[in-house]
Amino acid sequence: MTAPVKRIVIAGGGTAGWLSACLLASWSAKTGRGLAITLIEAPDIPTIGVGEGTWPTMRETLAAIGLDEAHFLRRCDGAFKQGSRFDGWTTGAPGDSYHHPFTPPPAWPDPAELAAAWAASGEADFAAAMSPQPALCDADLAPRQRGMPAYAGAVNYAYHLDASKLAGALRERAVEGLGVRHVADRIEQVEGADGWIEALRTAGGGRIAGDLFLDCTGLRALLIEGHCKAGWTDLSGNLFNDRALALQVPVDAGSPIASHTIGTAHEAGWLWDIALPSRRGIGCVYSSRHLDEARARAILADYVARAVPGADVDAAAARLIAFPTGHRASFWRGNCLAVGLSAGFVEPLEASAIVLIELSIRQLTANFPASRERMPFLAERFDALFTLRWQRVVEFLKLHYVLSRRGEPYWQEHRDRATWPARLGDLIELWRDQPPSTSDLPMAEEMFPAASYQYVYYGMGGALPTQLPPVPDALAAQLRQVHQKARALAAALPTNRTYFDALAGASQPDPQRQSAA
Ligand SMILES: Cc1cc2nc3c(=O)[nH]c(=O)nc-3n(C[C@H](O)[C@H](O)[C@H](O)COP(=O)(O)OP(=O)(O)OC[C@H]3O[C@@H](n4cnc5c(N)ncnc54)[C@H](O)[C@@H]3O)c2cc1C
Repeated sequence: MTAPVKRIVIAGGGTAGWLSACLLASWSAKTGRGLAITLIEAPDIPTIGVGEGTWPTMRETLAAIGLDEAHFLRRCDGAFKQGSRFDGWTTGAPGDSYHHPFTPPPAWPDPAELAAAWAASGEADFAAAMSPQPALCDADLAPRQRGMPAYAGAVNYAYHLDASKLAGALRERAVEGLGVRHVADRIEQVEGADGWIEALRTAGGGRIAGDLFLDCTGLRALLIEGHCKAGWTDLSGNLFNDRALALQVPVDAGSPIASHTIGTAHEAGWLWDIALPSRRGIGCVYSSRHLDEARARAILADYVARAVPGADVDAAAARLIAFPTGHRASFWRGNCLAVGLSAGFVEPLEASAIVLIELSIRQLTANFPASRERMPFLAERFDALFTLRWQRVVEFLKLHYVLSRRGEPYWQEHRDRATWPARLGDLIELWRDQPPSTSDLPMAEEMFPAASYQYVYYGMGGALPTQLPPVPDALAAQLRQVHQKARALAAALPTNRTYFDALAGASQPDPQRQSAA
């Protein structure tokens, strides 16, 4: 019988490394797998230090690894995210804005009737007609009351957080609560042949052998590329942005906390604005082919001056991050799986990176190799699934650009069909006859649901089908209830500021760092 896979070695201790460690260790404890997990992290190589918006999946993830939600929010300077608001993407004119909320439209089998009901509703904004969440976001309200059970919401939600604090919180949980061994040392050499890995050698003289290796070394991709030569699929022809300037702006006590990410388009990219209780994380994403760094800094400074009046921030101090656009041609080679930035990266427009870490570990645990012999088959399956997922991410992000009517050269180039993923052009033509639907997204493992496509497509003025069916009375009634529900929720939910001020003052020291789970 071949040796079972027991020794997991994780290279890298950013969000990808520590999240993977926590998820694998809790899964091992739950299933009695008896995995021995070691994480090696170079103390002198910093993490990327950004990545502040998650998906709602993070609630399930944090619950699974046994982190108490209130502790997590305090420890990570966290806040709630209920979706995104996109400003200036369609025309750039004043008032050009739409929401992509996490709460989907009313469940209704025929999307054409849904589109017809919106057209008949008289509501200009598709998202506001379909979900109470844009109204809650506009009023800076929390998605839950403090008395509700942890991780439960009145509406669907995710988190905004401080990325470096998240890695710290996960490290504490992994090491103190889940038995993960932490080695603070730099990996200098990879031992193995033919793309397989036997052990990692560190600067401090350590040799850490393993059965399965996770490459979480970020953009360096030390194992998957440096040793396994997995190759690269370049996507910069679809998505042009390759730089980000990131800074943090302290906010006054008592100031409102937005619970959506604000993405504001500019002449050659966009700005993110993420509100935490103590600060805003603001960044300018741009294409270096279309904009030079000095102009990007000026755009960022101008935004900060408008968004946080009186902020004493020098935009020149913003940190410049260069990033590639694409993913590994193969995510799993031999006994090495790439997770996080080592697997790939595209601009953070819909915050799709951390969720891909969660999904990678879910796929790994659902198909865990019993032995090395099983790995080639499972690797092939993993590669096929994640290649599809990356394709879908690119298609969905590109949708945000191709519908724009902005006139700058960057936006015009995005409208050139030669830069579109092949399937997207066909879909946009199809959506003149029928709305975006699950038929366009038939796989069980899709990244974005049809609702997300509807929010973005109609939010940016995408054409309704020329022939719309009659609106069923029951659906019209459901849409009327959306507004009633928004009013009822608005009356019952606290503002984010009230929620987080109360949470900060609630109990010192923290009541219970880990849940009973
Ligand atoms: C501008 C920007 C904005 C982003 N915004 C979002 C967002 O809103 N939402 C989202 O989901 N994602 C976002 N991301 C992506 C997100 O930041 C990453 O997916 C996430 O932080 C995971 O990074 P990582 O752990 O793979 O890499 P890193 O954070 O770079 O960590 C790499 C680790 O590897 C270690 N390491 C490297 N070399 C060695 C070595 N030789 N020996 C030992 N250890 C080594 C380092 O010490 C470090 O611990 C954003 C990314 C960028 C660039």
